[in-house]
Amino acid sequence: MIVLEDALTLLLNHAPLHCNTTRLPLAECFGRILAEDITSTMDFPPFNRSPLDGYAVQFKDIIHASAEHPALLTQIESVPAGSVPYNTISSGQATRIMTGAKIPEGADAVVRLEDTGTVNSQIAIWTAEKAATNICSQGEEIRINEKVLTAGTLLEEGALGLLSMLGHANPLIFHKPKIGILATGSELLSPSDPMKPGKIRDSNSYMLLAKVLKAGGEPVLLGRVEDNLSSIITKLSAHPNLPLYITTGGASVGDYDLMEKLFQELQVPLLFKGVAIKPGMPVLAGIWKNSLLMALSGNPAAGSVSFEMLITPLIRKIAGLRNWKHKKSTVKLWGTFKKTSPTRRFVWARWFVKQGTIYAEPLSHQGNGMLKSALEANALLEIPAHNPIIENGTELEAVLLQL
Ligand SMILES: Nc1nc2c(c(=O)[nH]1)N[C@H]1C(S)=C(S)[C@@H](COP(=O)(O)OP(=O)(O)OC[C@H]3O[C@@H](n4cnc5c(N)ncnc54)[C@H](O)[C@@H]3O)O[C@H]1N2
Ligand code: MOO
Repeated sequence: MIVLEDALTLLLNHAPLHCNTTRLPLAECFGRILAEDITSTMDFPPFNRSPLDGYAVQFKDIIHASAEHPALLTQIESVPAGSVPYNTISSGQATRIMTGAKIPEGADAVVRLEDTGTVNSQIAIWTAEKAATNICSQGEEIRINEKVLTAGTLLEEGALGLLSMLGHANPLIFHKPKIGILATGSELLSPSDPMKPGKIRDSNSYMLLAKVLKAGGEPVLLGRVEDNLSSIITKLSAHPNLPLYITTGGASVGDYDLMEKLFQELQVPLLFKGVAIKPGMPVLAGIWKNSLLMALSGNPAAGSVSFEMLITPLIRKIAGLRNWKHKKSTVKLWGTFKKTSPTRRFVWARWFVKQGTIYAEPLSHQGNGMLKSALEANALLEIPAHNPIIENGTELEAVLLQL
């Protein structure tokens, strides 16, 4: 039996390298992973611009302006956003300017429209307050040659906006790694099959499909197969060269638990067999040709814990994500945890914030064959091995699940 962290290290060390890359139109890039560093080829803003509607002026002309003694200026031009000013401002002049428009040469201040008026066809400036700072300077957000985005970034709204702003209409992104999922077990029916005595419907295939998608992979459902070695090999071989194959079921010690025999038959050298966690202890992993082959428990909650702790970070890494590690937090236990165990345990829980403190409450229905608690959970709460009864408010570590 191997320690969880060592198992993950072994998997990461043997993980197939990043996927190939391709260029995609920006509109199709949400949720994808950037495969190139983005360095700006321009300043942003690209020119000094006005942050408000008003008048561009010379500050020295308005410095003493007040409601009683307004500065009176002559308007020489009006500049909407998207146009450029043609005239340089001299002393005594003002250019009407809209938000986002380029500041004319010669101006060093902008007075907002609300602080101005008209007196005898002249522009009256009532105050100089803030006028000198009402200019967005060229390059104040981004400088030319500045690295703005790094390969491995998950493309969400901020990144898509930046890419668009900097003119990257077709950024380079990683292909999603294809992950094979095979449910083994002679008891398994498809979700559309009518129930039969002794049978259950396969829930693992679709649960793992969702987990693969969340981790940034592309699930390839290899189907369901009875507990028969040659049938299992046929199903796996039908989709060659996937970077990772995951099976569920048959990972324990029963008469029909075939996974160890499968690894022998395929001559797959084992990276490890069994991980020291509860649930999710039965996991076999090995290298099959150039792929990783992993056999998880058939028990839905057990397979799910193994997946979260080992396979989610693995897929995120293969998919090219820079921040592939779990998000963890120290939380306070909400309630009392009475179940003791010689093995390190992960418990489905919900975290929440109350008066500035993060708490996590273990959910009911924690059985390793049960799915209900996994449905509601947003965290896996870690209970150390050989734990005593854990009192309300005790600090524990939790893995925060991706939502
Ligand atoms: N004598 C022992 N028996 C068991 C041990 C043990 O140490 N000694 N470990 C138990 C633990 S812990 C676990 S976890 C399970 C692991 O079993 P397997 O990985 O071999 O999984 P199966 O036996 O094939 O299935 C377990 C359970 O899950 C149901 N199942 C299977 N596939 C699916 C699916 N695709 N969708 C929904 N449910 C599925 C299956 O019907 C079984 O009820 O072993 C314990 N036994
Ligand atoms: O090891 Mo089993 O996976 O406890 O549930």
